[in-house]
Amino acid sequence: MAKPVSIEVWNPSGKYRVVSTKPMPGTRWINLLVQNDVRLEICTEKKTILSVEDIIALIGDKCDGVIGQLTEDWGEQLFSTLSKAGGKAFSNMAVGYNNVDVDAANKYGVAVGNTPGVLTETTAELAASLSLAAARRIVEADEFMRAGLYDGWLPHLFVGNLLKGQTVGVIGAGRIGSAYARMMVEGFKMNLIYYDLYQSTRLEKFITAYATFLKASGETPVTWKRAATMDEVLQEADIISLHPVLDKTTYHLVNKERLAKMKKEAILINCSRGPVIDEAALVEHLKQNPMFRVGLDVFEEEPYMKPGLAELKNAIVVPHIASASKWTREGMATLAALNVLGKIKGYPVWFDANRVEPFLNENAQPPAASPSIVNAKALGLPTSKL
Ligand SMILES: NC(=O)c1ccc[n+]([C@@H]2O[C@H](COP(=O)([O-])OP(=O)(O)OC[C@H]3O[C@@H](n4cnc5c(N)ncnc54)[C@H](O)[C@@H]3O)[C@@H](O)[C@H]2O)c1
Ligand SMILES: O=C(O)[C@H](O)CO
Repeated sequence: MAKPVSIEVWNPSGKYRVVSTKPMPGTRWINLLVQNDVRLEICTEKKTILSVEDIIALIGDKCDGVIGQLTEDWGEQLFSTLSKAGGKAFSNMAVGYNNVDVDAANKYGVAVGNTPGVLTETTAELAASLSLAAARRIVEADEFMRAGLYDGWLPHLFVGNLLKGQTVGVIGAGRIGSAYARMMVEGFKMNLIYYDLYQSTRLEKFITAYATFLKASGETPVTWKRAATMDEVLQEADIISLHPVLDKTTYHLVNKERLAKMKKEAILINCSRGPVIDEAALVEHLKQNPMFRVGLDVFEEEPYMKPGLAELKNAIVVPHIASASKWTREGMATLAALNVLGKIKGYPVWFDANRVEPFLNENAQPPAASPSIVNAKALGLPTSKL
């Protein structure tokens, strides 16, 4: 990073030094840190993705904690640097933390935070938006209209798919996958087939209750099925949305062979992580199957797209904006700041990282705890309900 580094400083005389590698939305996160004796330094460099060297320069000689971004490579080098500077805490401003080497963090005794829950509905809504946009060919139709090509209503113009009564498939029915499934089942009366390593009992109960309601109203009840294999989902579903974590087991989960198992007119949505799909294989599949459509929020090598993808009419692409609602992004900033603050202050870790609402209430002081530390067990950190 070119020196001098561009930094915005809050509360210069604060006892603890915390660095945020990016400006983040809202002011609550800043106020909470400042009120707790933190000198906060926010990197305001224009460069979008900071390198490891950039972040080493930001950490400097004394740093108690860092709030970082999913675009950064948090591994051995950064955790050893942070530890040497006296740092004990790092938080990603994201729920996914595949950019973080948690084993390296454990080695240096650094707590790693993430921001679950606050982005569940916002991310599921973007997946639902992409599903609808792909099913009804909204982007193509918008381009057609702006190009001045519309010269009157026609029976065949931009005919798409009706969702009602079709089957939605979810791979990874955790927080976001389940929220998306509920939206598609309740909103559009789709049937669900899902695959996850664990049973999603709450989701199943919700759909069963909704089916009972529909039946009692004289409507066709919706159905659900937990698939024994992922291939079952690929073969049966009309729309498939990917919501697993990215790890070794989910890298290229959707590859050439699996794409071939999907229906020719299926829709594939990815709001998880780019490498869950073999993107080069996807481009080939889209070329060979013009009725197959995708909605992508994430890419294998962000910020780039694989050659050919941008030219394909049957692909909708948006720049990793699934969690981009004001409330969610401000909440993510708050959770990330409180993860770092909690560790610096020696607070325990919150008892249930899925229930972070108490930290998000603007009108109340947050609990004296770190909302979500992923390596709490490995570091032997105390947990408390408070
Ligand atoms: N595009 C975005 O902006 C955006 C926003 C939020 C989250 N995400 C991504 O979404 C992911 C999921 O977030 P979440 O809050 O729902 O997490 P979660 O932990 O609640 O859900 C992940 C689910 O994936 C399942 N899973 C893990 N390995 C699997 C496998 N091999 N096959 C099938 N399922 C598997 C888990 O059992 C779990 O139920 C995050 O890790 C992140 O990478 C992306
Ligand atoms: O993992 C996450 O949280 C997203 O990718 C950004 O919101």
